[in-house]
Amino acid sequence: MIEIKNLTKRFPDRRGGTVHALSEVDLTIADNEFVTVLGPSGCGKTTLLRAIAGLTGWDEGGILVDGEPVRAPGPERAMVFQNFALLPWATALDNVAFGLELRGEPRGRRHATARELIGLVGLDGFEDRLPGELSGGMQQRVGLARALAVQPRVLLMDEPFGALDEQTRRILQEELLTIWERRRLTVVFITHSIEEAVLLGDRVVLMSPRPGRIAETVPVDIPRPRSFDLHGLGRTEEFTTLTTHLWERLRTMHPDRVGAHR
Ligand SMILES: Nc1ncnc2c1ncn2[C@@H]1O[C@H](COP(=O)(O)OP(=O)(O)OP(=O)(O)O)[C@@H](O)[C@H]1O
Repeated sequence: MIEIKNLTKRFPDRRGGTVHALSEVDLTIADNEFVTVLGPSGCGKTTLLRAIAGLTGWDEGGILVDGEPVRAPGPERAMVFQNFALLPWATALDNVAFGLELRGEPRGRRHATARELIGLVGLDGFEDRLPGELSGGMQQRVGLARALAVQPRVLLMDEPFGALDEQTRRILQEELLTIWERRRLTVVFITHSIEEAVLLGDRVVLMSPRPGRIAETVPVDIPRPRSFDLHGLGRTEEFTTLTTHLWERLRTMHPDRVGAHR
């Protein structure tokens, strides 16, 4: 379980002022839950994810993962980044094995684990390719396999499919759900796509403009396994009601909304 309590985070800006990124964020995420996070640009979504990962500190409040306070990154929490963040000089296999190498696992064992995960994400035969020799979708498969290699209980995903084309994105969404259902992980998934948030999540957490707060938590009661045929699921009443509601909320928060600057 992830318990975020009263989390407040400010950054110094370059003019000597302060950017208030998060304000009194309270959020509890159950084991094996898939939570998607939506919110206007700059509302603190990445800051929240990085705080859970232990990559950034905060000013007030706290975060517990399975009752333990988060103070630093740990192997039970793994990140997947929008820009893949792979080591460009290392093969797909070595990228996947990287976390295990840091942990001091012997070469044979870490390569065996990495090969299994390369298979899980559908990259058999591409083990020796460098990231630059792989498509964006394939690079993100490597990013996902690398995150899974350390056997995390929590997967923290920062717009992981944001840089991919629509078709690749759909395929990876579907595969991510299959992996999540098989491995029973807790997932916190940031996205800018309302459809993606509803398609994937058990709950959509909607954040308000900066300073980011939880504006609303919307349960998604669409049964699983979910159909990825948007002509099917996308036209159901539940899906349309949820996406319409979320869009209405986001539209009123958008800084470019007509009248927003008055
Ligand atoms: N290291 C930093 N130093 C100063 N300001 C920062 C830093 N990191 C983030 N910020 C500021 O904090 C605010 C929240 O940023 P964050 O990246 O968390 O938002 P976001 O919701 O993920 O944005 P987006 O949707 O555009 O990715 C922004 O105003 C950002 O400029």
